[in-house]
Amino acid sequence: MERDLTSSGEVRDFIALLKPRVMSLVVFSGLAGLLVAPGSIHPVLGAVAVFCIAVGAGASGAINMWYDRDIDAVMTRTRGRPIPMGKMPPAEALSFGVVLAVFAVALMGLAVNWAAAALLAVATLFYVFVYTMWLKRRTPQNIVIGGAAGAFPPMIGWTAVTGDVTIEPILLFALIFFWTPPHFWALALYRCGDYAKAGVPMLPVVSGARETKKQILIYTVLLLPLAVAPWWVGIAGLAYAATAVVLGLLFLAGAVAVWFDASDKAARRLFGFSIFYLFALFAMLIADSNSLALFGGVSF
Ligand code: HEM
Ligand SMILES: CC(C)=CCC/C(C)=C/CC/C(C)=C/COP(=O)(O)OP(=O)(O)O
Repeated sequence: MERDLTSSGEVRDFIALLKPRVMSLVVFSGLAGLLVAPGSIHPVLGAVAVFCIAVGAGASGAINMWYDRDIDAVMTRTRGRPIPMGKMPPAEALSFGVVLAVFAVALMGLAVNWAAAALLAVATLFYVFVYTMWLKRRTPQNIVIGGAAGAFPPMIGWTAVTGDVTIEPILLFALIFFWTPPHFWALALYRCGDYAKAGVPMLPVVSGARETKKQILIYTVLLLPLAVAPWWVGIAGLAYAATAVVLGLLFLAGAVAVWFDASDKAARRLFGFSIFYLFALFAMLIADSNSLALFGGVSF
């Protein structure tokens, strides 16, 4: 039965706007930044900081779904979302996202510190304006440049504890920055038809599968030394470094498999592995960080 488009969305529709599954990894990487940072933060304030990262990321997801409602309605993967399904009036999704974004930044500033709040604001604005509204529909480099938005959370977590940005959080930023292209292009390889139908110039649509596979290989190679860097700058131990090498080689093996695979089976596997890779790497970073004895940067 058709819903009345003037009626409000239900709770589950508001939750869907927050892209909760993507948010889980965003939050985990933010938590990792917070836990490995030197210094201390009261656990309640640490929880508030992570909450603000979650709400900020969710808010930008909601604004993204408002702006992209036309292409989301065309693509098979996204047409079940609340706005294209007619379960949520677009203006309501936009207001929800804007209110949550302002709330998250203000709470971070008032309760934690304004440096972390500023970074959260930059990440949100970057995802909404630079990625969603500017680059996504214009260039196949959209996710390379725009992907920077998703690389902010560990830096925000770190800054929540220390109040400033040093080389270590910049390295964590770089790690996610170089992880994002193989993560996304693996998916884009097997969703290429969707993007072509919606007129979104993702790399496989514009340059073809071979070029995309080559770019996946390049970024996966660059990611390997970057993933070891937290050990090199002293925020993680040898167990972390060994895990980063093993995971990196597995990622590379997956990228090589994609290169030789004419079907999309290896690309689907690589996309799934990319998510496992980042969860496992950050879990190991937390477990093997030098400050774990103090329960990370958290102290009572
Ligand atoms: C510009 C950067 C990025 C793009 C374009 C991108 C794109 C995507 C897309 C299209 C999906 C599939 C979602 C679906 O099936 O509806 C996805 C899934 C996912 N992404 Fe990303 N992503 C990016 C960055 C990130 C970052 C930075 C993280 C976290 C650190 C992340 C975490 C995830 C997770 C956990 C999933 C799986 C969600 C699920 O199980 O449905 N992504 N991503
Ligand atoms: C802390 C903070 C504000 C972080 C926000 C950054 C963030 C959530 C990054 C993840 C990027 C992401 C989910 C892109 C999806 O691309 P898309 O929007 O093209 O995917 P779609 O086709 O599924 O909508």
